[in-house]
Amino acid sequence: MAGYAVELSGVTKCFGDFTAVDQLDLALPRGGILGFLGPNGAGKTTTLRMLLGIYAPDEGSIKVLGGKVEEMRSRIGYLPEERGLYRRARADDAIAYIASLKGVPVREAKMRAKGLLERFGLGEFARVRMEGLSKGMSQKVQLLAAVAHDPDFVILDEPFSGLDPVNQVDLTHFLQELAAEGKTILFSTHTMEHAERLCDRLVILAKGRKRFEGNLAEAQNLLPKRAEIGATADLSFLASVEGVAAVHPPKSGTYWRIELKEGADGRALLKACFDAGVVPDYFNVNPPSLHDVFVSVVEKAQ
Ligand SMILES: Nc1ncnc2c1ncn2[C@@H]1O[C@H](COP(=O)(O)OP(=O)(O)OP(=O)(O)O)[C@@H](O)[C@H]1O
Repeated sequence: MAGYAVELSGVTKCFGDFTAVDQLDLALPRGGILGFLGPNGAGKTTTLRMLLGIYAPDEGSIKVLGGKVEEMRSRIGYLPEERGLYRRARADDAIAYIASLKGVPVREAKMRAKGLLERFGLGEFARVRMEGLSKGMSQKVQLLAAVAHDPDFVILDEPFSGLDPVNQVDLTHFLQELAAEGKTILFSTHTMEHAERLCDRLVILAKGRKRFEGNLAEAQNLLPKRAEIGATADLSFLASVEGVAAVHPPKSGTYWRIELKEGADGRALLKACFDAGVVPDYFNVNPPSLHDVFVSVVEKAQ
């Protein structure tokens, strides 16, 4: 679908003297999974709340799905950072209630709630009160409540936190299914592996400002590649090869780690090994992890 899910222009939000979001420009396309990354206090939740109309910006303009925030509320689903559906409500009623607030007729909302609980393995808990569910289960129920009205745009504030690895996999599949249906998913996370695996586009915020926006490959291009070479020989001589920034001997085992300079692709390493009569039993050149990119981007913002 053409157009933008989110358009922010010069958006600033202050709390007293403190600027939580500072002149933020964003243009996030519709469709796919967008990751919102940043250290604690970067301004992620504040920005998400502005997209939902919970906070008004002090400066700048915001468009969601091409229109004003207040006109788009029924087309947006939201999982807030602070979880908590009514504790005494039964799981199916809790989901149906939120869907009905977003305009779904009550009978239809109840059917959807049951269907969603079945689909996500919680059918047998449909009539259990929220207070009787485990933390992970109640989080899943709240997530289902956020999407039961079939929104076009789903905003999830740290949806993976508190979920065990199996439920994290379930959530991954769930987000991929929503994206395959053509929805736009925007989620914040501190877990780089989730962002790396799931996101079509990434935004890194730090101190209220955008520090990076692009896809994973573009993020990885911010740092040089590194090579791993498996050999029992001493490979210290690789330090003098062109394009090598640093050579780290194995901490244990036989894997040497070689940091390359910007633009170097590592082929010179292999040649240097053969020229020295060393035949590596393992050779790999990797882009940097999103974790390393994130740390580097955030450190630069300090
Ligand atoms: N209602 C508020 N009143 C005062 N300060 C606030 C308020 N909400 C957020 N802040 C401040 O704004 C900054 C950004 O907070 P925000 O919650 O947006 O960060 P975040 O990136 O979501 O962080 P985290 O990863 O820790 O959830 C923080 O310094 C926070 O203390």
